[in-house]
Amino acid sequence: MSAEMRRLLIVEDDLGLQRQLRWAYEGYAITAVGDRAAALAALRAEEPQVVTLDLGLPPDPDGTSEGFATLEAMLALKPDTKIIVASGHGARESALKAIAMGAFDFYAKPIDIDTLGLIVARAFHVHALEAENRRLAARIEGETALGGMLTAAPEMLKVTRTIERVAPADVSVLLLGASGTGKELLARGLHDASPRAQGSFVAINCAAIPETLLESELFGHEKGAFTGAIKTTAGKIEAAQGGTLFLDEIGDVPLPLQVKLLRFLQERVIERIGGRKPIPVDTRIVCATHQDLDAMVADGRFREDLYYRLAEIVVRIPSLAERPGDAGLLARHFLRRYARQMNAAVTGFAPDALAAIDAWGWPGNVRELENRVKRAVIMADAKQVTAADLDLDHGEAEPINLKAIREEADRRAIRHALARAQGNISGTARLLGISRPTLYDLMKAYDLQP
Ligand SMILES: Nc1ncnc2c1ncn2[C@@H]1O[C@H](COP(=O)(O)OP(=O)(O)OP(=O)(O)O)[C@@H](O)[C@H]1O
Repeated sequence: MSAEMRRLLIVEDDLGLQRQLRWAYEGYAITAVGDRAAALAALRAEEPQVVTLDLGLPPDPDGTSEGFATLEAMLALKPDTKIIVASGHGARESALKAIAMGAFDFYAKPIDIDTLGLIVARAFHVHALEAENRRLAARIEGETALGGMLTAAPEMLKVTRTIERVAPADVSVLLLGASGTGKELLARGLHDASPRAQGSFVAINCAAIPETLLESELFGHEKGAFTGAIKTTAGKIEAAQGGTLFLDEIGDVPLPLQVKLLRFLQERVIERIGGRKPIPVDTRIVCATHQDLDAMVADGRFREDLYYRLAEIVVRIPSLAERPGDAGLLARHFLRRYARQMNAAVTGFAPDALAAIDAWGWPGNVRELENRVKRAVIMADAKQVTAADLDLDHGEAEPINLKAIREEADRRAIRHALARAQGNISGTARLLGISRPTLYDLMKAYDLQP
């Protein structure tokens, strides 16, 4: 709890005791009040993590009714507050009642300062643990999606939700995105979320295999089918029987092989090279490419009929630069991972590194980020990884000017709304959720015409 100030609220109507308690603690920001109204006001204003509450408050200083009412109101206002109640001697019953109502603990009067100090310290500790738990739970929910994919960007969360939705249906999926954006990770996530999860996930990068070998890789070959075919070998398609076949860089498959792939997709049987008997294969196809397949279809480099077989669902994956905030998030994740594996002395990023990570355009996307962080963790000779360790220390980071960014966003939204409302000012204001005068002011400021 070092980052957050520890705030303690003392609710006690006996001013002498109040003063005594004030001086009993060290390291807390203390507020002391004497009645219910002041206690609730302090709870709202200060948000103390821990409260000590005397049950005997005015107008019922000798009973407990006002104390219980205060306890109830405080818990209703901020249920995570740790409230420790003081019960007069012999008042075990009221102490138990307070606990049943949600108090954290109780102490008996007359006060033993040391004992109370321990109870208060423990209450802060428990509060901090609970807060940390909530924070972690929220993080896990918000940031990891679909098979270990890490993201907090709405653009990417939309992609993972789409994939989760199409996973159960046996449709072919085409993933479009630049290199290193996580296409294979998503394909694997799709497989894991599909009814074929028990089958195997077989990936093949069509660009990484020479054209002459690609056919044999995909379809397999019989012994003696060509020079060097010393034994019968099953291809990747067969290996994906009952599972998912991920064809990465599908745009790199040469035309003659596209014909063979199409035939497989139509008939769901393959023939190994040099083989004569058709082998039925039941597999789901997921493909990916960084190329513009539409353009390739248009100029005849990719078969249109194959495209429609492969692209029953098309999912576009945003580049890392299009997911604001994700670069920093992923960088911290990779730093933790590689520090654990390779250089435990490294504990985090220096401020200049974080600024550089945010400003860099990441042409190689997540793969580039992972590689830079990995190398930096190995190279770093201090506890903190610097921009220089990441090899990102050239030039000034582009300044972030919130005003300019907001203006640009305002202009864009107003132009869109004007177009949709066909220049009608009332309609435009309604679409934007602002008043007509506000819209006029903005249009004047930005020099926009209806
Ligand atoms: N959102 C993410 N969270 C965690 N790790 C990620 C994420 N995106 C990508 N990665 C990791 O980055 C690396 C590259 O991802 P992947 O291989 O899936 O990209 P790709 O788009 O298939 O790349 P290519 O087209 O170059 O094959 C992998 O190590 C992957 O685990």
